[in-house]
Order: sequence, then structure tokens, then C-alpha cells
Amino acid sequence: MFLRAGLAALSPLLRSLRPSPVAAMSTGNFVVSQPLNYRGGARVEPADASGTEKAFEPATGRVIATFTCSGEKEVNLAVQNAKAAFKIWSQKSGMERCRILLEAARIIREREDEIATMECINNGKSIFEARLDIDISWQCLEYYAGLAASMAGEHIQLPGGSFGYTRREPLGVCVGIGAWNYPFQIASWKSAPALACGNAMVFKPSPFTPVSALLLAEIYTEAGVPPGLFNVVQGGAATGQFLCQHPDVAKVSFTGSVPTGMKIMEMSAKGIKPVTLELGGKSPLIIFSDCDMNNAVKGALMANFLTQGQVCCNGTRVFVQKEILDKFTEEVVKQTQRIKIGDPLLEDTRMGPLINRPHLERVLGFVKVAKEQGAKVLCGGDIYVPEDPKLKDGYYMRPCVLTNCRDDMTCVKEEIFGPVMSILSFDTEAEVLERANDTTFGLAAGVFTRDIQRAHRVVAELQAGTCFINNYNVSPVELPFGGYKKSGFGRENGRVTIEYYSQLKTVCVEMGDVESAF
Ligand SMILES: NC(=O)c1ccc[n+]([C@@H]2O[C@H](COP(=O)([O-])OP(=O)(O)OC[C@H]3O[C@@H](n4cnc5c(N)ncnc54)[C@H](O)[C@@H]3O)[C@@H](O)[C@H]2O)c1
Repeated sequence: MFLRAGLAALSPLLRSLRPSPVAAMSTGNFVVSQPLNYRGGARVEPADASGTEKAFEPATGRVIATFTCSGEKEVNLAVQNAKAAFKIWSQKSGMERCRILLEAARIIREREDEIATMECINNGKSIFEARLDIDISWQCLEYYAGLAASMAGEHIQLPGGSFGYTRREPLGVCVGIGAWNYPFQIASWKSAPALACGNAMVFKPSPFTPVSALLLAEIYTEAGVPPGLFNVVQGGAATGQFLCQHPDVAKVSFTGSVPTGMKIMEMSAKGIKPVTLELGGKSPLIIFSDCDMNNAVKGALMANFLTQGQVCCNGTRVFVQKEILDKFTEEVVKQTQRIKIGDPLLEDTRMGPLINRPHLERVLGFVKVAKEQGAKVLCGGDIYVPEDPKLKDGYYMRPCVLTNCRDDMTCVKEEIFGPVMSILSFDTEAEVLERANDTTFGLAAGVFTRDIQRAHRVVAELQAGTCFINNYNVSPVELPFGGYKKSGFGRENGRVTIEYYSQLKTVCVEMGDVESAF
């Protein structure tokens, strides 16, 4: 009963069931039965369709939702609702927006277990990780709530008592298009700065993970945003195109692959819409022989195996200085083999299933090609079948460590987006820098060394938007995140993201008479 009641209806029920609100949501029995579109402050059935999609529970391979993709009419209705809400929201002071965003952050925190469980069921990541994602999400809302209240323009003194000032103004209706690996977090990272700046948003999650963005929409409504300020439409490429081509959309913020990013940019160019592109990567992680070995090994695992390796900024090209190659590799393999794979809802699981069957096969295909090209599989890289019979149709694989890799191999050049680490060896700093930068991507990079001068010298040379020194894949919301080169442009998180969701108006004030040239 509980699972079929739908998420919106469940929320009050969940609260009444405390202290264990999500106990009944277990692997293998959740089904979505409520509409997955959100418009005008409520769940709605879409007004028209551009096909249907199925969403799965990767842990079991079960279908949890069959839903309608939004057609042009539904997209237009969502944009019109957002426009109406924008009129109200953009008139509010920063402090008023701050209070509502803080309330939304508080509700996310209060419902963390429920949201994390939903994320876990629809995405497959472990509950341990899903909770961390939700933490980062409410922290993002808190951070931009603070900035909303402190956003200000400049006052500039001009000759004769005249002056100018600048106003930081919202853009209007912003579109967010998300990938499937961090469904709730991506929706939060896009909507929090957008709303803080006074914009409205229409968000389209990936059709693989349509569910958790609805929880965010409900939370914004409960916190007090005007109806229509944050809307959700569902679907794939066709729905995304309606959004990007809509004349009333002021900006598109996209997270996904490079090929789709190129299409988004082309469509947006026709309407002179600014875009933020958060795209893929093939990031280098450089381990110098003077590193703290324990931390470097932990860092390499963090850089490769979170969310089953389906992380854009993963450091999948692990360059290890020759002197420590054997010891490092041995330790990495030992720790990789210890990773507990299985039911993502169990507290001690650290690796769940991949997102779907075709993706699992694609990742296994990369391992096969790596072997054909001469790489050696030190562990994993094959299908894993958990003992629990209800998980037998899930999309599990063992995390893989490859050695004997060369820079020209497919596994070293292409984004695999799965739990596959390629270890490469190097001799000198100059050599590794050249090889690390020899990629069209530029999302992230990492370096492990105890030499403080070398650490800063190396990151200054790395062509990547986010660099880690002696850690990897930590994402404090205070720090900007985004890519160089084909990994995209624009930033999420940090103070700078305000620039990407607002525009500056200059006002010039004359205090004397007009000195006419005529
Ligand atoms: N840089 C980052 O912050 C970041 C974060 C997460 C994922 N990623 C990248 O995302 C990719 C994996 O995600 P994915 O498989 O969902 O990517 P994808 O490009 O296939 O899809 C991303 C989104 O775009 C939509 N879409 C597809 N075609 C479209 C079109 N023609 N017009 C408009 N929208 C369209 C999809 O429905 C989905 O919502 C990886 O390359 C990964 O590195 C990047």
C-alpha cells in the first residue's frame, strides 16, 4: 500500500511513521503511480506526449515507472507557468528568497532518508553515497540562500555629482537538463543558484532517473515558492529540444555528454541563449613516488569507484611514478577487491548496480577491448551476480583495475563511465604533465605528493577546471565546479555561479544639465 501510494501522498505518511519512515521502501517492491510531471505547484499528467519511457530499478532490473514524455504543448505550459511565477519571485528581495530557500534546505534535511532511498532505488548507487549526495544538495540550497541575501550592485561616482550604479538582475525562465548519475543533486545544483538570483526553472531529468526531481519540486512548493517557479517535464532528446528551442527560455544549463552538449549549444545559439555545459571527462590522477601511499590509494579508489564509476570527474587515468608502481598497484587491487557489491539499500554496500543493461554491456565491452589491445585485468571487469535471488536481474559488475596500459588504448582515451581504472606508469614530472594534458577533455585532475612546491607547480600546468591536491572527488558547494576544453564551460557551485544565472544592468544618472552636441 505504502509503495503504490505515490511519492506525494507518501510524504505526510512517511512523516507519521517516524522514527523509521523509509523502512517499508525496500529493494524490489517500489512502484511509481503518481504523475511525474510537475507544473503550477502540483503533479500533473502531461498535456500531450512525445512517446513513452520506462524507468528501472537497476538493483533488480524491474520497471518502476512507465511514463509519458512531454510534448511541445506540455513544455510550453511548463514555460508559461514559470513565466508567471517569475513575475512574482523576481520582485522579492534577496532576504525573502533566502528565507524560502533555507526552509527548502531544512525540509530536504528532514526528509533525507526518504530522498536518498528513492535515489538509491532509481539510480542504483549505495544508500551510503546517496545520503552524501542529499547532504551536498541541501548544503547547496543553504549556500545560495546566503548569497541571495547578500547580492548587490555597485555604486560608481561620476564627475559633477552624477553617478552610476549596477543592478544584478535575473535572466527569466531558465532550463535545467540533467544526467542520470546524480539526479537529485544535479537538480539542486542548477535550481538553487537559479532561484537565488530570482529566476524560474523548468527542469528535465534524464529519462533513466525521472523520480527524485519531483521530490525537490514538492519541497520547493512546501517551502513557499510561488506555484510554477520550479517545474519538471519528462522525456529524452525530443522534450529537451522543445525546451532549448522555446523562445521564452532565457538560459539552458546542461549536464551530460559532449555530443549532446554540442547539440544544446547549437540550438541555444539560434536564440542567443547563454548556456552552461557540464560535460564528460577522462581525468588524470598523478601519483608521485613521494606521496603518502595510504592516502594515494584511498584517493585512487575515490577517483574511480563512487557511483559505480559513473562520475563525470573521475580520475580514470591513474599515472603512477615507476618507483612505487608495484606497491601502489598491489594495494589498489587489494582494496578494490574488498569493495562490497550488492543491494544498494543495505548499509554496508559500497557498490550497487550500473544504471541499465545497455550501459553495463558497454562498460564490459570497454574491458574486452582493453584486453584485446594488451591491457592486463588485475581484478574485476566481469559481471557480478549477487546471492540474493531478487537481485539476479540487476546490472552488477566487479570493479576493475587495468594495468599494462598505454596512452593510445581505447580504455585510456575514452570516457568509460563505469568502474574501470587504468594504471599507467611514468618517470618524470614533465613527461606526466604532457601525457595528462593530451586529451580533448578537461574536467578534473588530481595530484598526490608531499612536495608542496611540486603540487602547486603541477596543478598550475594541468588543463582542467577542477584540480585536487592530495584528495579526489570531494565537492564542497563553496568551490566552483566545471570544465576546460571539451568538458564544457560555465560553472556550478561557488560564488561565481551567480554570474551564470544573472545579468548586469548599468544605470547612468545625470545630476546636472544635458550637454548636447547639437
Ligand atoms: N560535468 C558534469 O558536471 C557532469 C555531471 C554528470 C554527468 N556528466 C556527463 O554526463 C554523461 C552521462 O550522462 P547521460 O548519459 O545522461 O548524458 P546524455 O548527454 O545522453 O543526456 C543528458 C541529458 O540530455 C538529454 N538529451 C539527450 N539528447 C538531447 C537533445 N538532443 N536535446 C536536449 N536534451 C537532450 C537527455 O535526455 C538527458 O536528460 C557523461 O558523459 C558524464 O561525464 C557530466
